[in-house]
Amino acid sequence: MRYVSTRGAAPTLDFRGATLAGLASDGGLYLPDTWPTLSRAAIAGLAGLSYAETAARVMAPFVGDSLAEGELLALCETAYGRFSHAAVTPLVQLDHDQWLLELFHGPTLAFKDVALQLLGLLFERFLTGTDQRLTIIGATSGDTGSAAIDAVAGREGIDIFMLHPEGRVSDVQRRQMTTVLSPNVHNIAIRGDFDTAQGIVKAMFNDADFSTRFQLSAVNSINWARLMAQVVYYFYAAVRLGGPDRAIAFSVPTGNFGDVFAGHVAARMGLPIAKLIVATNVNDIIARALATGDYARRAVEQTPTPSMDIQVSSNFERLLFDLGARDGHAIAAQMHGFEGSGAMRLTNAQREGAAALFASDRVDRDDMTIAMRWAHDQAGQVIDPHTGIALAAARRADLDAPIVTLATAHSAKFGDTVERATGMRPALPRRVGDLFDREERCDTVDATFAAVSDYVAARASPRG
Ligand SMILES: Cc1ncc(COP(=O)(O)O)c(C=O)c1O
Ligand SMILES: N[C@@H](CCOP(=O)(O)O)C(=O)O
Repeated sequence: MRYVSTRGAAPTLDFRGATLAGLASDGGLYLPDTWPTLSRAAIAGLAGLSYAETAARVMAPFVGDSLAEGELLALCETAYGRFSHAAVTPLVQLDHDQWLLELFHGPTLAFKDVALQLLGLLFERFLTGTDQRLTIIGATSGDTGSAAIDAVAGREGIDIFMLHPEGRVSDVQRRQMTTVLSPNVHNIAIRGDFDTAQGIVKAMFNDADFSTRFQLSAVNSINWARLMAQVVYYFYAAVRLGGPDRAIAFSVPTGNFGDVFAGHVAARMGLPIAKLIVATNVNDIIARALATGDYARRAVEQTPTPSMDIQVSSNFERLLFDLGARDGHAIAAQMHGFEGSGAMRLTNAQREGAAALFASDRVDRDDMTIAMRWAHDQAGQVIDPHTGIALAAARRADLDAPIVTLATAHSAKFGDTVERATGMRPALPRRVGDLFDREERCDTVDATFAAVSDYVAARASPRG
């Protein structure tokens, strides 16, 4: 399997190369050059497999010969062995046709663990026997940061620098990052929002000298391996609800468009999906783009769903590329236009292609609260606010199919909002330990490329 950049000008790479590179050198994102497909029989054959076995089957075509036979399964067994539920991503029934897919049973209580536990092992595997070091640069609105730090803390040959917007993540999210005191972990609170942090990270990758000198790599969903691992749970859930013989819909709380793009990949691979509901909070750039064709940036509003307070959704570029005849030069022009003016228009092919699979819904705070209350009072489930956004969209969607809402975080990560909605305060699971008693380590830095790159350069190990 070869990987191509959405902007058409970077060299094609194999899976190992794309995983270590993160972002393509032309500023684009890597995608497989063709979509592998699973036959209906192969999909049906996933039904009796464990999560790790399903993962190895679904991901094998993407990995190709970057790993030896049997290695992928062994890595999946190690990664998913750290989850606290035997099913890894269990399904819970809410009512007749509404389901929750619980993605928060990993070490840091959010769906990011599903991909990042594996990515940490892939980095280690690909560095073993080489003299390469990696400097991981990431931006987080709360959950990617802790999951990535957990996945690489203490690993040989890796330094991680994680930017989060100061004061805009929950206390649990912040502490899950800042209380990890391993010497290879560097937490940076920036005086700005998530989009600014993500922009600085991309600028560091696009600085060829800096990127080469420190051998930058990514843990955000700009890294293809992140998305690949997230494709698995669409298959895992669908076959347990009757797939591939009936099509299932998924409602996905959306920010950076990574999780829902993984659903698009599952559909491309042959999984019958009735609809992917893109559920946003009031930071609704994607919902507007899908409804009107105008992808136009607005100021970020702070909400009780901080992980979705995003206006520049990195992975939307992957969708536009895939629906736009995979014309890298056209996407580069479209994206440069957006980067310059903050707005762009989708082509007819992109709009029509998106409408065939995606529906979108913007959910405000009141409707999110009603959904959280309904889950608690009527279905006995305490859900986090991000899940509440997607459940609200799922409950008002007019679809003739079972709808699976992706439950992306544990409710205890957002205790205040959950308590306001349901009247009960969820307890932190024992596996996160004494989070509120631990020492924190974090530096605050101005939200500029110069300030952050100086900070990193002073601490990272340059290539030997
Ligand atoms: C809890 C939670 N839900 C939803 C999202 C949005 O997912 P994505 O950025 O893949 O669209 C995030 C952040 O990524 C998150 O942390
Ligand atoms: N909501 C995310 C933002 C980064 O998204 P990613 O999926 O691209 O890593 C977070 O929790 O950090």
